Amino acid sequence: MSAVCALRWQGGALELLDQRLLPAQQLWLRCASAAEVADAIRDMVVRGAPAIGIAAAYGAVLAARAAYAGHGTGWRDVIVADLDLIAAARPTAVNLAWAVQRMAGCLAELAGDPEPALLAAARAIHDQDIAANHAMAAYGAALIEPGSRVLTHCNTGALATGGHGTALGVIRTAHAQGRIREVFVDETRPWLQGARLTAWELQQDGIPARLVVDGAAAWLFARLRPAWLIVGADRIAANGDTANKIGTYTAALAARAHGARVMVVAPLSTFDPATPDGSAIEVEERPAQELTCLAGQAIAPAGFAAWNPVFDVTPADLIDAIVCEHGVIERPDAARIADFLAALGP
Ligand SMILES: CSC[C@H]1O[C@H](OP(=O)(O)O)[C@H](O)[C@@H]1O
Repeated sequence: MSAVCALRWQGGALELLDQRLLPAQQLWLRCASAAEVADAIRDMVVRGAPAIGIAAAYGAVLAARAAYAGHGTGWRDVIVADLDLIAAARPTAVNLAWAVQRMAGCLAELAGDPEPALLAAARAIHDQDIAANHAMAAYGAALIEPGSRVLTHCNTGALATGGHGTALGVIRTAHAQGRIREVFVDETRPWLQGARLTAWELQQDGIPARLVVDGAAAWLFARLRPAWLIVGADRIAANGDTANKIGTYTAALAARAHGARVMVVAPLSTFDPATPDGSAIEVEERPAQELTCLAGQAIAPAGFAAWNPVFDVTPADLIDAIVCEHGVIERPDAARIADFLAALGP
């Protein structure tokens, strides 16, 4: 398992590795309130669908501590505003709302000081995510022929989860099994999760990899023929349409055009059966300057307009396999996903 971690509960507060500064600096940011956790998620100090869900769970612990300290037995009425603040920090990754709802579901049966029980619930979410990542890694690695080249997009590693990673967890495990000849990492403009975070994680693990620009995807599949595009997800609709980092759809089109396969790797907490298809997924748009500036330098004329959606939606018919902690859904569609989820039981 990677030594890298995105977050930790330390000294009664949530500490986050500030991913805005990686790989140049490793700086931990301490969050001691729900508002600080919400700000950290919104400002992408911590990012990655599972990681922001886990951060939200610890944020709920901080919210409960403040509510109980300030309002005694009336704390349940007060905590709701803080939980809503955390849930509203980013709209696309369903894991955020899922984690807040999971923590809110614990409140009713708590008596006295809620913190110990809620901290146990948050730790359970954290531990379950790590366990899920290792299970997904085994299922996903088994799909990869030995000696394969693969392309991955954005960052889906230990920095985006509780540990090991989703898509990058598959790559880690597949490499350990001798199945990966080389990983191609695309830079993932504009926030550069690939160049700054995934490249750093792969270098830490000594996994052979090369960086490519986002626009190289089609040429990469044409010339060097990676067998798989392996990506994470922020929200998987009932029919398998998948919201993920902007550029995923483009890479999936390129993969399909050249006979490569597309693997989406995500825990069950990323599935959203209540959303029928991709057209109903809210795609986060971030400030123009995140696109027109790079490392504090303008890369477009001052005041130039930009459209900066930070996710896109890949139609299910471009996805060959969705890998979760309970197994693989081949050629996902609404019926296959419904049957898979039904077989898991409540
Ligand atoms: C396993 S991380 C899932 C997902 O989250 C990332 O988005 P962001 O960096 O904006 O939080 C990216 O879409 C990953 O694929």
